[in-house]
Amino acid sequence: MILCIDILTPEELALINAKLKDAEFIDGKLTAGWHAKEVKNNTQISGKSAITQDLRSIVEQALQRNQLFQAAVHPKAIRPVLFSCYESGMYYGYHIDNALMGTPSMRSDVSLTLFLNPPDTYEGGELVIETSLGEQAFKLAAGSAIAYPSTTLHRVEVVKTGIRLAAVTWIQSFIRDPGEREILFELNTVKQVMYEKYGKTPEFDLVCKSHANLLRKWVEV
Ligand SMILES: O=C(O)CCC(=O)C(=O)O
Ligand SMILES: [Fe+2]
Repeated sequence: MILCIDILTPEELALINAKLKDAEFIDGKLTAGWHAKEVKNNTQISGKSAITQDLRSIVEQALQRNQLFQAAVHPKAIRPVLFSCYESGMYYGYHIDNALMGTPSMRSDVSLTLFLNPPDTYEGGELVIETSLGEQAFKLAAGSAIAYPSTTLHRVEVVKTGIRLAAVTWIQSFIRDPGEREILFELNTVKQVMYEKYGKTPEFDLVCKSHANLLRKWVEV
């Protein structure tokens, strides 16, 4: 399942962009796996910089409070967010994200890109994901994120003019299997809608039971 979610408030977005203006960006190859290095051509803020800590906590809090993100992704662990900048001519070619990240290692189940500047201020820079229906390209509004399975090949189209600012991270889910995550997400959506329309009916209770019991069956704790 590929899902686009509004994450940041206008205030958070403005704060992030103000902080990014003072940030120093370094070569993005430093955080890429050995084969992704070959096709990664962007810049990132160093994880050690003081600005990074402030920026990370804004994004992490926004992800924690977002009900749609929580219901779709079931996050168990989230990697420290990386802030990247693609200037004109920069790109990230096709690659697969590392399955294991960090120490102690976590598994990457879901990859997430949060777009930080308006799409009409740069040409190119789409996130292109290879899906069973062919390539799908995404270039979202500032403050919106796309969450997609880490099992997919994906790339960032060359930026032709302007700059592309984004935050990226990876999530280990309590639900490892993307198909199971999708079923739980849909059942949860049905639960919400049924409750809003009809209240706590016996049918609603049955859907709650199926949702809770499937979660119990599939969850990894
Ligand atoms: O910036 C993006 O949209 C994706 C970046 C990416 O694929 C990565 O860092 O592994
Ligand atoms: Fe990637």
